[in-house]
Amino acid sequence: MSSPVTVKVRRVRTHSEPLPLPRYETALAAGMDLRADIDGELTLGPLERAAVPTGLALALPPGYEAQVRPRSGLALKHGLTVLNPPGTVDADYRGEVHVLLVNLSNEPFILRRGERIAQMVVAPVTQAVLEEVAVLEATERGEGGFGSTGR
Ligand SMILES: O=c1ccn([C@H]2C[C@H](O)[C@@H](COP(=O)(O)OP(=O)(O)OP(=O)(O)O)O2)c(=O)[nH]1
Repeated sequence: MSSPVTVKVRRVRTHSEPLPLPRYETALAAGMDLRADIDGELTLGPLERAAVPTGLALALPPGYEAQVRPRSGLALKHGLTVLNPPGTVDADYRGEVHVLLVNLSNEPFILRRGERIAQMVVAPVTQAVLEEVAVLEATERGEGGFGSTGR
């Protein structure tokens, strides 16, 4: 595992009962859980979606992103998942991180303040320089894809 990077975090609003900051729940966990910074409850009906605030704004170091990913337990037990997985938090984004949650079950899901709704994985990114060419190098695969090697 590479050495940890420092990510600055700012709470975007004050609350009489602040939520704990995200943390790694186990020694080698890849993600830190994000909590719903909502007042009271939010009900997501079947197929409903919402941008759920986390109460946090980040300053990721250049060369890193934060990915917002589903929690498997919520997905399996309640059909609650992230609509745009993985959500991308850019290193230059200073707004509040939101989780785009969708309820893919047939039952309403009642979300409560402080509930852990997603996980955030901080990962290195590489920016590419696009070089336009007329012809690309030939390969064994060529244009085969989308199941060309079999099921
Ligand atoms: O799940 C997400 C995805 C994005 N964002 C924030 C951080 C990210 O840096 C910004 C823009 O995200 P993205 O590039 O995915 O959105 P866009 O629809 O392309 O909007 P924009 O034109 O603002 O880039 O929104 C979140 O808080 N949660």
